Amino acid sequence: MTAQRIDGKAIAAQIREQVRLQVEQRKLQGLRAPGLAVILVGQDPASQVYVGNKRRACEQVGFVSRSYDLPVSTQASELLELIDQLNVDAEIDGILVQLPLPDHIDSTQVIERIHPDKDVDGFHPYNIGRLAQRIPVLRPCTPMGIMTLVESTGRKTHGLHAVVVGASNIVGRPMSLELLLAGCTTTTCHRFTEDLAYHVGQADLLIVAVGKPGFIPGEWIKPGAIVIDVGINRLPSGKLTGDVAFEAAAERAGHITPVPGGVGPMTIASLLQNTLYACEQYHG
Ligand SMILES: NC(=O)C1=CN([C@@H]2O[C@H](COP(=O)(O)OP(=O)(O)OC[C@H]3O[C@@H](n4cnc5c(N)ncnc54)[C@H](OP(=O)(O)O)[C@@H]3O)[C@@H](O)[C@H]2O)C=CC1
Ligand SMILES: Nc1nc(=O)c2c([nH]1)NC[C@@H]1CN(c3ccc(C(=O)N[C@@H](CCC(=O)O)C(=O)O)cc3)C=[N+]21
Ligand SMILES: [Mg+2]
Repeated sequence: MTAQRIDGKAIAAQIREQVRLQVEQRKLQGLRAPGLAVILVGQDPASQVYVGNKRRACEQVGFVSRSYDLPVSTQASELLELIDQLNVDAEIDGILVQLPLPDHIDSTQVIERIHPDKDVDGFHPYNIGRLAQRIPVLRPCTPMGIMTLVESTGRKTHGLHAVVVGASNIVGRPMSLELLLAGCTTTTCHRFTEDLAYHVGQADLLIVAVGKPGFIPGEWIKPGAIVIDVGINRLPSGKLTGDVAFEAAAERAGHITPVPGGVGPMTIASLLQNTLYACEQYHG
């Protein structure tokens, strides 16, 4: 058996097209375009690539894209002041501060400063709390995009045993909340989990977000499982690879996402959906 590939790149392109058409409709009705402000502090090359992709995606769907590239020496107070300005800027519906931030800036304080109605990353405790209470509004982009990929398989989620490996605030934890909301029996694994192989072997739906190349051997996968690989690891060769040993896993899984071309493009598609949502629901 060989798994069906889940084509995140193609699904993300469809979503971007839907968003583009909705923006076009707004403009025909005389309404303003949604606006996203993307803030990058410092010059980390990977962050520069991601931020560039986000800004380009905004322009392609007709959003107003506002770029702030700040030096690594930026003080927390300066960043907070910029956020305060953007919180009351009528042209801006979404504010994204690219993570990680330099060590001298407390990212929790920064995230909490963004008005929840402009928190298109879905990282603010208000938005996470809404998701935890089954009344989601702005949802974290990567888990949201993954739910779209899971839907695309046509498999029902109710009653599936979902296993999430990784429990970070931006991926693993909100992922587990999304899966609970979708009716999965949900296990969350992390650094202190004992017998990870056992838990992974139980998964009808496996989501891996650890950040270690080939961390999950293919032999661990339950036959027929849906496997979603969030990991983005750059090999010395320059090639990108995921957290799952892809070739071996694809021989057992029912469906599997590639890296690149799986979850990554969906994160950006979800960001566009969230920005349009914030514009329409909160800012007219
Ligand atoms: N495709 C996309 O759109 C995105 C991809 N990514 C990628 O996903 C990966 C994870 O990102 P992120 O969540 O931010 O990373 P973090 O480093 O913040 O979190 C990693 C998680 O993995 C857990 N972990 C580490 N070692 C083990 C282990 N030996 N066994 C079990 N769990 C372990 C950690 O556990 P503990 O909590 O106990 O420390 C932590 O919860 C990275 O490769 C990142 O580049 C991230 C965001 C978006
Ligand atoms: N505030 C904030 N919000 C984020 O959403 C956020 C962040 N900070 N910090 C970093 C992580 C990582 N992340 C990715 C987004 C797209 C791809 C992506 O497009 N990946 C392509 C490949 C891109 C490439 O070639 O490098 C793919 O997988 O096919 C990857 C990773 C968002 N993150
Ligand atoms: Mg995001």
